[in-house]
Amino acid sequence: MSRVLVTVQDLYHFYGSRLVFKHVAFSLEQGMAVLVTGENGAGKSTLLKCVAGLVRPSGGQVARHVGDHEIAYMGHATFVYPSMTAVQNLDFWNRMYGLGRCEKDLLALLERVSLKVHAFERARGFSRGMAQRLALARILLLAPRVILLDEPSTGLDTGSCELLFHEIETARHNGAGIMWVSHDISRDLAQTDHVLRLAGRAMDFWGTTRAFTEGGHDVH
Ligand SMILES: Nc1ncnc2c1ncn2[C@@H]1O[C@H](COP(=O)(O)OP(=O)(O)OP(=O)(O)O)[C@@H](O)[C@H]1O
Repeated sequence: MSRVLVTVQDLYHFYGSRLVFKHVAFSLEQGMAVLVTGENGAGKSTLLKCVAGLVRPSGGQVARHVGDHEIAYMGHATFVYPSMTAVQNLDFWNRMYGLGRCEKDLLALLERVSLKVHAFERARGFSRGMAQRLALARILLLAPRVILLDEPSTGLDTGSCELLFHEIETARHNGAGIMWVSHDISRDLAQTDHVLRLAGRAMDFWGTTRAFTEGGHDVH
């Protein structure tokens, strides 16, 4: 049986007096890839932050069955330090988490995200897509068991998107549980096995991707 990594029960959240969502309940298991979808403002980013522990929900439970350092979150901000080179950026996180990786390992990671040729350039000159790939390398460095990605393909060209999906698939194959927010359901659905959709200030779908598509849900 797959191991449960995160359990969410009866979650709801208000910003001030405004209800963002209620009735959110699901379990993220090892090897699961979940697409989180819904219209603008439906609360997808808020939900991911609640799961990551970055937003304290107004009510309900988020039980994380993994250590804090085993959860990686990539939001809209890339947390790339512009005055550092790509490799220095990775080394910063390497030291911060006490991972003890050598420069060769960091360069190998940069190669995985097609940034090795820019390893010794300051990140200030990086395009949005390059910064996003460096942020992905930071996630890979941590080898997390729970990966939470908020619109990770923002700024990525087709090749970089393929690279992202390849890394998602590899992490999933290695037993990570992954949730990512996307508006491009028709493109991303094939990479997932579960779908969570927020609509009408509640979770209006949670289930397998197959049930989602067979249920006639709009995938465009
Ligand atoms: N820190 C905050 N304080 C107050 N309201 C907020 C805050 N963050 C988000 N909101 C509001 O909560 C609602 C949900 O926002 P959220 O960013 O979670 O939605 P989303 O589904 O990710 O949207 P999008 O698809 O546009 O990225 C929106 O109406 C937003 O304006």
